[in-house]
Amino acid sequence: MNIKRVTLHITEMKLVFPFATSYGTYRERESILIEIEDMDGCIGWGEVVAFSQPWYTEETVQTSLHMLREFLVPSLLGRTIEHPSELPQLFSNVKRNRMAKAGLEGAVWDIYAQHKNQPLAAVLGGVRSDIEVGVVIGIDTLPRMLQQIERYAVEGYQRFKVKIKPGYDSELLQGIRQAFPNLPLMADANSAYTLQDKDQLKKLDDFGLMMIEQPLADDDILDHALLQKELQTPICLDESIHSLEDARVAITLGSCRVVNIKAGRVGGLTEAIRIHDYCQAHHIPVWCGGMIETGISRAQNVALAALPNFTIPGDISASSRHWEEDVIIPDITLSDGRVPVSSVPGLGYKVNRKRLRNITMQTIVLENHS
Ligand SMILES: O=C(O)CCC(=O)c1ccccc1C(=O)O
Ligand SMILES: [Mg+2]
Repeated sequence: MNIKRVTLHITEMKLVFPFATSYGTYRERESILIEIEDMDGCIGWGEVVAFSQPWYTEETVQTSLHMLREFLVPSLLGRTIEHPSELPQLFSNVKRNRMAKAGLEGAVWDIYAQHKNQPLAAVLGGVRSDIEVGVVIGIDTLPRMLQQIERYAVEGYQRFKVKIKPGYDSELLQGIRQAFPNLPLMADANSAYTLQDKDQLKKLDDFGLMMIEQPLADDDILDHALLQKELQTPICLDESIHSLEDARVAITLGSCRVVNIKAGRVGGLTEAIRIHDYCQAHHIPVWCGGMIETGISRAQNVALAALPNFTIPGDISASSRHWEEDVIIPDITLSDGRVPVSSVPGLGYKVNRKRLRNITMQTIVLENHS
């Protein structure tokens, strides 16, 4: 492969329903959709999942654009690549900025799989033909959250995650448990607690949660280990895991019993597979996280979740969970609570150019002139 052109589409889509976390509320989602073309005229798509604000990680849409334009895209253009797993090395002169790197790597994986005439899932090492999926319910009033759970249960979702925050946790979970005693339920705190909240977090053991996700700060790997010793509920780490090395430290210290893998957060699909393999060897189940992303990243998540150690339904909801109209054709849809893994070569979905035009705020074309 030799990439001759990279087009960055900066887009904005309105969510069908506001989505609140311990940090704040989303109504719109700004994204960078990456289109790359190689010398053979083959086109690949990737997505940078950074948000407009740096609350989840330090990256934003604007910092990612800067890294892509000034450093990452120039190091890729005109370079001959045998395999997408060469990209982390190619980008090693850029520290961190993992979501920017992952967006570009995703597009290269798409082209690679098309050249191999295989679905993305197959070249990643996937073994499933469909995946079980879960849904996330943002912070809202109890009646409205119950209503949403009811609706998504009817749509077929297999696992339910609710966002919690200090002051809105045990009472909320108690209310959900009263209405749905046997629901496969988990809670995500997005780093809103500290170890001083240990006694309150221990109360959450009463609700039979599948796990509690990222209760403490991203760099509190040691405190997560101290907390896990006192909790019956398994801890799942999200924001703390940026790399295989982070996973190794967390698992060795006993900071978590489950890992949420997001290709964007860990710098790309190559690192995501390495973390998956390490967790599998250490009997730590993984699941695929979500970033309120468009169908491009969503389709990539479906392919990744086809790997064998993705044994827990992830946050890979249907396109309709957040979007009135997605940018891919066909939409990601559920049938019997499962999403099929595409058997079409590459990412396996087409980009809807008309929809893309309607949501595009800015387009940046970068070419190899050498
Ligand atoms: O994509 C979704 O539907 C929601 C996934 C989610 O919970 C989430 C969304 C945005 C930022 C962080 C997270 C998270 O998993 O912590
Ligand atoms: Mg999370």
